[in-house]
Amino acid sequence: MQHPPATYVSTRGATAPTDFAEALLRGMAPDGGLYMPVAWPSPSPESWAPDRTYAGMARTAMAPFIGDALPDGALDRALDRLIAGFAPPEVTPLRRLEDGLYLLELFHGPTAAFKDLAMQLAAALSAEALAASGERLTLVTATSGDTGAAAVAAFADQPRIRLIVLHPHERVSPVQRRQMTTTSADNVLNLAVRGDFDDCQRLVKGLLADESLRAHGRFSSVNSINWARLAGQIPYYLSAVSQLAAQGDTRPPVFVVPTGNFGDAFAGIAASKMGLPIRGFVAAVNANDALARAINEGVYARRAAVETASVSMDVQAPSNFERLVYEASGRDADLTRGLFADFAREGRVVLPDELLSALRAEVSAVSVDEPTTRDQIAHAHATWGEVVCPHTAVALSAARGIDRATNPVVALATAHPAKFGKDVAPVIGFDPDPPEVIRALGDRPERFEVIGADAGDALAAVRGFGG
Ligand SMILES: N[C@@H](CCOP(=O)(O)O)C(=O)O
Repeated sequence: MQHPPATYVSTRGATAPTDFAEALLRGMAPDGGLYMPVAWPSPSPESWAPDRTYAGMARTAMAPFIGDALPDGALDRALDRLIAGFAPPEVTPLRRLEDGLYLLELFHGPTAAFKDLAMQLAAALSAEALAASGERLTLVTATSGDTGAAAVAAFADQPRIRLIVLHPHERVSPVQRRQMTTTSADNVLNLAVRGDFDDCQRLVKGLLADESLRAHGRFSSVNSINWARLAGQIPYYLSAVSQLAAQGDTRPPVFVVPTGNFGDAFAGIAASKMGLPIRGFVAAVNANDALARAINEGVYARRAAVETASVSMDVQAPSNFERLVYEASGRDADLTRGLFADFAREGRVVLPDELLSALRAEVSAVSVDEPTTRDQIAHAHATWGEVVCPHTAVALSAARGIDRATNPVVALATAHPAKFGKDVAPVIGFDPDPPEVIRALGDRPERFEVIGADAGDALAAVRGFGG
């Protein structure tokens, strides 16, 4: 079925409206903002029906965002590829832990983290868009561990595409690093940046804005700054609501989302804007609490990221906070542009009262410290027999603090614990059993280049890779 066109605008209001293919292949809007759909699609209530397959639900969620921008059948082909990489029939199984408390397992894909769900789709949809236009694409992507691994798995050896991944040097887990650096694909370059994730994301945004690179073809990103990447995370919220209903609970759930760059939580908010019955969202962060301070204290302020066991969430300038501000302000591009320009300049902005109330209506936020995270890993094992990763433990800790009398609570289990054995094993007394996708890494040699957290270093490395 062909859909009507879908149009995208920038959160900063100074970019011409465009379609899905252009938003996908640009990643970030030319005015420095993030693409947003001009309106939220509202699928009919019947299309949320609980007996649907993951592919069916993903089609419902994503087709209106793609509109007529890709060749016929592109989304179906992308979904076939996605489903083939996941073993469980539900793709993202929902497990009941105790009365009113559920875990949504998102780690059954090729790199054992939730990023696979959107990354596999982004890779297939990019291939469709490039085949249609005949262009080549360089992707530059920042990672605190899981995004980079999923991107390498999805884009390795893909024709017309080069992938450059920037990870913070010695600040990702050994498994995450090896998932990126043991690839033998010639179209992948791994850069280990002497800095933190926020440095990597800053360098990526700088590269995307560098017009001199465009002479070498298109540049985009598969971070969740790219709308297509973020949209691929919407379907599992449908899947969770559908599985809850199948387990006899039709009450709108509260989702607790382990949060770094805020893409996953914003995907949930998008599902709710599209009419999925959801009670609310809690963003659970670790000691890197810029988002929680913004929501709870009304001041969005940058601090250097500290190292935690939940490394993928060591983010202090979550990119998708910009989308939240845009949406909560009633899509006020002037306010959004001013606020993020001030933040870039000063590293600190006080959120206006009206905006703050609107932000709080969308999401609440909780920061969980390291001892509590360890206690939660122990509790999950002792009480439910579940071995959970530190990110999932952060979410579970926040989830257990929520009253479940009127609404069920679903915590997102974002990664397999074996990716973080160093932090999980000392708490539970044994190494989590790795799935085959991790076992298969074996002792293959690693390839990566160490660079400074400097725009000149990043540009030189990209040029050296042929860009
Ligand atoms: N947690 C991420 C950080 C990047 O987030 P994304 O939403 O932009 O992909 C990681 O594991 O790299």
